[in-house]
Amino acid sequence: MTTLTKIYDTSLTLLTDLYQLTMAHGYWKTGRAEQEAVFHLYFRKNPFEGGYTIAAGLEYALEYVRRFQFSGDDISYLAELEGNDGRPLFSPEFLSYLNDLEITCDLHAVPEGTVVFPHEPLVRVCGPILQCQLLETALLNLINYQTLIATKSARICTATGGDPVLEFGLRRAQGIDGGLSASRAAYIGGCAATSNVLAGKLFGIPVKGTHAHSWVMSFEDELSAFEEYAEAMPNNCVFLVDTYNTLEGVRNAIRVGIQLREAGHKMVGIRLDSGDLAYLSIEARRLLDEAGLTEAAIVASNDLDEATITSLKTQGARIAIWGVGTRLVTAYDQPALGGVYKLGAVRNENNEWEPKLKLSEQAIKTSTPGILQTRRFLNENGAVADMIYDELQNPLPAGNVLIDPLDPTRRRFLDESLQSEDLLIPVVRKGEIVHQQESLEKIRERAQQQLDLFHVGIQRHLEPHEYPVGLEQNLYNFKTEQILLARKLTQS
Ligand SMILES: Nc1ncnc2c1ncn2[C@@H]1O[C@H](COP(=O)(O)OP(=O)(O)OP(=O)(O)O)[C@@H](O)[C@H]1O
Ligand SMILES: O=P(O)(O)OC[C@H]1O[C@H](OP(=O)(O)OP(=O)(O)O)[C@H](O)[C@@H]1O
Ligand SMILES: O=C(O)c1cccnc1
Ligand SMILES: [Mg+2]
Repeated sequence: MTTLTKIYDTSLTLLTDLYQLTMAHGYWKTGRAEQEAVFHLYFRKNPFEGGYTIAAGLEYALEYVRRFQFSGDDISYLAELEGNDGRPLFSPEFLSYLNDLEITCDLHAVPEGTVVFPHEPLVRVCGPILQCQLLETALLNLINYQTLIATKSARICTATGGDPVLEFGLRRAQGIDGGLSASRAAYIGGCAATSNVLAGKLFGIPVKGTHAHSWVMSFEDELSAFEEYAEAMPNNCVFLVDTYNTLEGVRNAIRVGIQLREAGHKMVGIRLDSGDLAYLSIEARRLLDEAGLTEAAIVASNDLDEATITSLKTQGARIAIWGVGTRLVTAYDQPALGGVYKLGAVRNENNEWEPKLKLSEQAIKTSTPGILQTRRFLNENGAVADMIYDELQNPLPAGNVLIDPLDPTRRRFLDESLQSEDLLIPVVRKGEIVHQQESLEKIRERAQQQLDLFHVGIQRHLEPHEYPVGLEQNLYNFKTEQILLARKLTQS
């Protein structure tokens, strides 16, 4: 059983914006419901001022497509909706059409864990325009958030330099699904475990945890609290040492650590949750080592993110395990990925594909027309550049030059000896899922392997290296022509 079904047994088909349904009504009424169209889901800027993005959420999206079907309840609800004149918003004939509607679209997508860049399609939907439109909102909802959190997680894991990161975010997450999908995406991005037990059960993510201040506060003194905890959980002791005086707390933990060792157990470590984490971890490490508890790990938490972790690392903090909650699962410094879903082409009455373009005053917001694919070029050291091309352009793709759509003087020539691969792969054919469900473990490994393909500069947090992504020459020329044409039309 896949994820959405495990969590929601209700129909999710209405997880959409009303305007998708009113447009659907319009397409149906004007006889255009079956007109074939292509949409691309992409974002325009890497989140967190970063140099890359990790795609995630596809499994949810595919399951949404698989389950797509208006239930009797859904139809009854829609039948109750009224327009501004108090009459039914949707006609009974249209509702009967929806009742029988089955998704027959083709979807292409980049596998979860793939490193992607602005303007590259993460998903491409091709099929009757009414259906494509009905999928828009849910696809964006399911992919934007997990992609954002997988990326945040990867940034945090890069900052720890390979030390394990425990995701502690559930209490601060955006509701139930925010918590669950954050845990899933954080694991994809590289977190080692979560404190979220339901996420552990549903997704097979390792679960880990320590104890809270309340445990210590509920006893007369800290030493008794640690002793009682050790008595109850001798195989899971990470003592939170900062309830009163942190270094005194470390000494109490050491006393219990020695008792545990004498009883044939091992204290796993201590946790610091306030104060100067650099100073305190260095002092705590010294005390633990002097007591011979060299294997006891120091866990730190308290509003950590990639910036504080990087700073703590440069200060020589002796933290081995990082607990990160709020700033990870809320993507604190950028709470949304601006993924969009834009029409690329429609089939006209002559059965020919007609590329479509959305103009904008801001060049970055002008969409790219066509049926788009991304080709990644690689040499023996890894990825060198990505080319966005239009599968309608002939030859396919032409030439060996990449053109930056925002600055056409920025071009890159691609050596003929480079290898290449196309990022979008078929995942749904005529409404049937053809993508084998992948284990979270495999997706997580892919994210790591993918990051290793790129110049490490893309992982830099400050002014990251800009990986070259450009348009194929024919596509660039075509897009420019279309923009000029549209501008002339809009001026007349
Ligand atoms: N040495 C350090 N360098 C940089 N940032 C640090 C360092 N030590 C702690 N921090 C971060 O500074 C912030 C300290 O938070 P805050 O000012 O609320 O103090 P606190 O230690 O949590 O105090 P309280 O006792 O009230 O919990 C946290 O985000 C923490 O991760
Ligand atoms: O700081 P985060 O990255 O969100 O990690 C999770 C936090 O949750 C817990 O305490 P909580 O925040 O509930 O209480 P506290 O602030 O008093 O420690 C824990 O002690 C961490 O501090
Ligand atoms: O296990 C922990 O230490 C934990 C869990 C959730 C939030 N903060 C800490
Ligand atoms: Mg806190």
